Amino acid sequence: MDIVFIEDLKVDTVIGIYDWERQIRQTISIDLEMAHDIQPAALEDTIDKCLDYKSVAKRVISFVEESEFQLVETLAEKIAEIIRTEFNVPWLKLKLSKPGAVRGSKNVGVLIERGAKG
Ligand SMILES: Nc1nc2c(c(=O)[nH]1)N=C([C@H](O)[C@@H](O)CO)CN2
Repeated sequence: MDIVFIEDLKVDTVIGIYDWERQIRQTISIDLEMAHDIQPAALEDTIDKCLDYKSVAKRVISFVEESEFQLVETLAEKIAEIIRTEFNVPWLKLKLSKPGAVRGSKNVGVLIERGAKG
């Protein structure tokens, strides 16, 4: 199966377990790999057969901007579920990074895989 990907999608949101984190918006970053057969789109050279990464990104941005979860785990699971159901993606890998959350580290977060490549 081929992959359509989105790298380093930055979105501002309310996320975190501490009181001070509930008062501010923080920037998270999302890397996405989504299984999709690209040959039909390539053969016809039409967006109609594509897994449209712009549509996926817009949906993810809109959801994350509105969300107010405590854990990166919860946010990652919700995003994965939306992409799999609304865009008919059989398998995805999603990395959700919360840069600067731990002093001395560049990034922390979660990396999940959901579904089967088929
Ligand atoms: N596995 C996780 N650990 C931690 C999380 C999290 O969402 N998942 N969150 C925090 C705090 O919100 C932290 O990001 C603030 O610096 C701590 N550990």
